[in-house]
Amino acid sequence: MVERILPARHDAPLHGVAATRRLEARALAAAPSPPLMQAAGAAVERLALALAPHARHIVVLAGPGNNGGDGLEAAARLRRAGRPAVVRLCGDPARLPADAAASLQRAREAGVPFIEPSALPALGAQDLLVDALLGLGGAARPAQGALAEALTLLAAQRAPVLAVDLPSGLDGDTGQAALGALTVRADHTLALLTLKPGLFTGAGRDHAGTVWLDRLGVDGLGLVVAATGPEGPAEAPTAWLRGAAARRSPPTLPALDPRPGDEAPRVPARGAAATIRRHALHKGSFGDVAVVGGARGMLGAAVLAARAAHAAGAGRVWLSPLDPSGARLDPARPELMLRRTTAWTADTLRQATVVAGCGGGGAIAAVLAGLLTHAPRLVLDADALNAVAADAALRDALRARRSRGQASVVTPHPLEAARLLGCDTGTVQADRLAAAARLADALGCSVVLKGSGSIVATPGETPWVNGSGTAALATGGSGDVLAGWIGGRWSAGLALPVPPDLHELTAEAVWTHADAAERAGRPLLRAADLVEVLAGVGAGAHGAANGPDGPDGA
Ligand SMILES: NC(=O)C1=CN([C@@H]2O[C@H](COP(=O)(O)OP(=O)(O)OC[C@H]3O[C@@H](n4cnc5c(N)ncnc54)[C@H](O)[C@@H]3O)[C@@H](O)[C@H]2O)[C@@H](O)CC1
Ligand SMILES: [K+]
Repeated sequence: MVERILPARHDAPLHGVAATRRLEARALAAAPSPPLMQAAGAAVERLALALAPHARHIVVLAGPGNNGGDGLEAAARLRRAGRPAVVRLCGDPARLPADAAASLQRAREAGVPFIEPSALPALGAQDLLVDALLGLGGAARPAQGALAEALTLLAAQRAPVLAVDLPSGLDGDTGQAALGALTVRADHTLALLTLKPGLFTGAGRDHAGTVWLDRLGVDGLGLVVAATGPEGPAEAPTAWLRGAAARRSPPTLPALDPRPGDEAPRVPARGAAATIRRHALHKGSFGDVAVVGGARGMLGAAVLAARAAHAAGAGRVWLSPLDPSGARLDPARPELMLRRTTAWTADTLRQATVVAGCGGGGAIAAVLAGLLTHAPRLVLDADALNAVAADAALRDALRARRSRGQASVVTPHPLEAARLLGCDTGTVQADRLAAAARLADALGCSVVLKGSGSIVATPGETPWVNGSGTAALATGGSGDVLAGWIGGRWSAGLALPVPPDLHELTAEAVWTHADAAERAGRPLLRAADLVEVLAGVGAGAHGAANGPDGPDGA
C-alpha cells in the first residue's frame, strides 16, 4: 500500500541503509509473494499513474543496480497497461544484479522502448520522469559516464520527478547530497520497505519533495514496529520521525499540589505534556524558570527566552540579565520578573529550571559553574555552549551532573556542536544523527542539534528526527525562543503525576516550537511573533479547562 508521509503529522520508524538491508534480507528469506522487486514496480506504477494520469510520456531513467530494477519493473507494468513508458538504461544489461536482470527481461517482453538520450521526448508539466538511477547503493563515489549524463539531463527537464526509494545521490543515512549539484531534486520520493533518516534531515527535505512509502508487504511479517514501544522481533529503528505530539494520547490530569520530594515514576510518558490545568492548581504547581543571559547589547535574546518559558506554562519566570545596566522591566510582558544573577542563592537555584546562555556573551562563563552545580534542570544554549566548549573544567562539570541526578539539555546549532565536539561544521552536517548521539554520550545530556530536521538525542535512547517546521524559523531569535520554550515545558511538566522523561519532553518541545511556523503560515516568523503563536499552543496544552488567563493562572 502506498501511503503519503506528512512528516509533521506522523511518528514513524526510520531505518538507515544497513538496517534496511538487514530488513530486506529477512523479508527475502520469508519469500514474499509477489517478490519484493515486483511489489516495488507495482508501487511505482500506482504512484506514477496517480501523479501523472494524463502523461503523454513517462520516462524511466534506470541505473545499474536494483534501484534500476525497480524502474524497469514499473516500466514493464506501465507498458502492459497501455501507458507511454520508455526507459533510458544507464548500465551494462549483462551486469545487472539477478532481480534487475529479470525485470529487464519483463520490460523487453512488454515492448518497452529503450531510448538514447538524444531521443528523449520534450517533456511537459503533465509528463513524468522516474528517477530509478541510484537508491541505497548510490552516493559512494562521483557519477561518471552514462549515469552523469542521465543526472544532467534530469536536472534540465521541467517535468515532475518521481524518485524511487531515494533521490539519486542522496545519502539515505545522513541526508547529504553526495553527488553535489547532480544529486536529484525530486518532486516526489517513493520510499520502499523503510523510511530512511536521510529523507528528513540535512539536505533531505529539499531533495525528496513529498515523501510516500510502500512497505512492500513486510509490515505483515512483523519486521517493522508501528509505534514506539517494545521492538520485539522487528528490525530496530535507527531513529524515529517525530510527528504530531499533541494527538498522541488523551490529556492527563495534573496532580494537585505535588509535594517536594514526591517520587514520580520515571517511565516514558508519551504525550503526558499535553495536559489540562486543574482548577485548584496555582502558579507554584508549574515551577520557576530562571533565564540567565542577555549581556550588554544582547538583552533581547534573554527576553525572548523568558517570554517563551512563560508562554510554555511555567508558573513564574525570572529574567536575570548579565548586563547590570540592563532593563528592569519587559514592558510588553510585565509578568516577567527581574532578578540580578547575584541574587540567586544555591537554595533558590535548586528550586528552578534554569535556561542559560541566550545572548550571554563572554559574561556567562563566570556564572556557569554555579548553575552547573546547583540547578536540577538546566538548558544550555548559545554562549553557554561556547563557554563549555572553551573550558574543560566546565565540560567536566556538565558531564558530572548526570551522576548527581541533575538533568541537562543542550541546544547547539551545527557550529556550536562542532565546537563542542572539536571538529568542523562540515563533519557535524555530514552525519547529523551520529554527531548528536556522540555529543549526548560525551556530555551526558539530551542534545537538540538544530537545523533542517532537528535531531533530539539522549544517551541510551533511539534519537528523534523532528518532522515539523519550515524555513520561516531561519531568523534571529528562534533559537532563544526554543531554549526558553524547552525550559518552560520542563517546568510546567512538573505538575503532572508522571512528568515526561527528558527525551520525550525535549522532542515534544522541539516539535511544537517548529510546528508553530507551520501554524503561522508565514514565509518568515519573527521571534517575538513566534512566542505569541506558541502561547496559543501552551494554552491548548495546559489551559483547556480554564483558558490561559483563568483563575488558577498567574
Ligand atoms: N533486491 C530487491 O529485491 C530489492 C531492491 N530494492 C531496490 O534496490 C535498491 C538498492 O539496490 P542496490 O544495492 O543494487 O543499489 P543501487 O541500485 O542503489 O545502486 C548500486 C549500483 O549503482 C552503481 N553505482 C553506485 N554509485 C555509482 C556512481 N557514482 N557511478 C556509477 N555507478 C554507481 C553500483 O556500482 C551498483 O551497480 C534500493 O534502493 C531499492 O530501490 C527494493 O526495491 C527492495 C527490493
Ligand atoms: K532513485
